[in-house]
Amino acid sequence: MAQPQSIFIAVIGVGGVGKAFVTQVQHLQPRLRKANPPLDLRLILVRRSKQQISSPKYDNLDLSKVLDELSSSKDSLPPLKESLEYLTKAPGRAVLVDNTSDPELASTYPDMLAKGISIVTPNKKAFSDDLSLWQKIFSSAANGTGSPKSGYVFHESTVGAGLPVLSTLKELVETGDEVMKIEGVFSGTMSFLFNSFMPVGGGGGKFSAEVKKAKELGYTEPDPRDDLNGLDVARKLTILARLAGLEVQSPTAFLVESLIPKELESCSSGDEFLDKLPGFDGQMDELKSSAAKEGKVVRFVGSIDVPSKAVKVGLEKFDASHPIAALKGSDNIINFYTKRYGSNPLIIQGAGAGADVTAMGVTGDLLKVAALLRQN
Ligand SMILES: NC(=O)C1=CN([C@@H]2O[C@H](COP(=O)(O)OP(=O)(O)OC[C@H]3O[C@@H](n4cnc5c(N)ncnc54)[C@H](OP(=O)(O)O)[C@@H]3O)[C@@H](O)[C@H]2O)C=CC1
Ligand SMILES: N[C@@H](CC=O)C(=O)O
Ligand code: NA
Repeated sequence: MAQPQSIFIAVIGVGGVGKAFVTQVQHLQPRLRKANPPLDLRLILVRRSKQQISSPKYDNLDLSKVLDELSSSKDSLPPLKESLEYLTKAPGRAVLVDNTSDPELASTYPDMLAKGISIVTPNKKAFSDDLSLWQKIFSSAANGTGSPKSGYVFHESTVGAGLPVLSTLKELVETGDEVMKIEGVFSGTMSFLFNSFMPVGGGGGKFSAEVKKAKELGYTEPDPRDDLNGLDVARKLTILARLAGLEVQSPTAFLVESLIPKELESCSSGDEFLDKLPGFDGQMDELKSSAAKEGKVVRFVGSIDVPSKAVKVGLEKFDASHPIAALKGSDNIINFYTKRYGSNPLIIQGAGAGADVTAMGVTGDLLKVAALLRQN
């Protein structure tokens, strides 16, 4: 049997998604080592906000122990720059897996890609902040216009978690279809909130209690205000619009409806916000009863109209029979209207948040990168 090719992996962020990712890689490793040709996905660094473990000689960290060791580590955290340098010195091709929502880490992607490090990530920041960062990333990446020696970048889980949303859109565009409109439900948190607070047929819990549940279930952003202010959906639409060919400057370049009550805009932390939110359940109950009087339910949706370059994020009312009204749990639904598909859109539907399904998108991207790295 041929010697396995080693791909060196640094994981930054081991919260809900990061932990699930490490577990998925742990289960994959034995099968990949026996594959033909064999592949050694070697985890050499794991970092969270206050701790880090790395392997001094670039040996594989023991994945069955590394998360416990990381939590109990008393070593001081080296600067991020040092950890990234360590990765660039790995004795083979290396991948940075960013499972944080940190904009600072996201800003290092162009430099890391140019140094030959590939990136896989569910972190939306790099792809939805200012357009100039997006342009730098794809002009540095080997799967953009960068050098063939550069790293590859994949970010499937930035939209619709593990659902194949970005790969589908890229394929539509690359095969010459013309995307006219993309619309649907793009937030697992918002889907869960409205499906459980305002289900078809009546009933449902208090809005603030459902927000707490969404956080406990791992659907929300680290700070749930980033979901409720509409910005998470705006970021996803920015990514989709850019892939569809629109030069959207930033996720605040279009109108985004926020569900944060005015009085809570000044809360200094997510915890303070969650503590005060029950005081505003009455406002959401009013929204529910006014829609119910028309025989409708309210859902949080988004759309991109490509020819007119119009991007919209906010609440809309739907008849009970509408597919968006009938979604369950954290499901997303994404409708692609294109020239080829005509008036019957290509539809992708399923869980749009949660650790395991999001990690699946990240692990899938890692396998795509590994396959590309093996070819050169
Ligand atoms: N949860 C979901 O359903 C989905 C999540 N995503 C994206 O995945 C990413 C991770 O989400 P999730 O796992 O839910 O979030 P969590 O809050 O559970 O985990 C975030 C992790 O990142 C670490 N972290 C934060 N800042 C830094 C930093 N500066 N340096 C090193 N580590 C850092 C945290 O460290 P510590 O452990 O010390 O706190 C934690 O381990 C986010 O970008 C999110 O938008 C995308 C699609 C769906
Ligand atoms: N907070 C996000 C997580 C996935 O992107 C959501 O609820 O959709
Ligand atoms: Na996806």
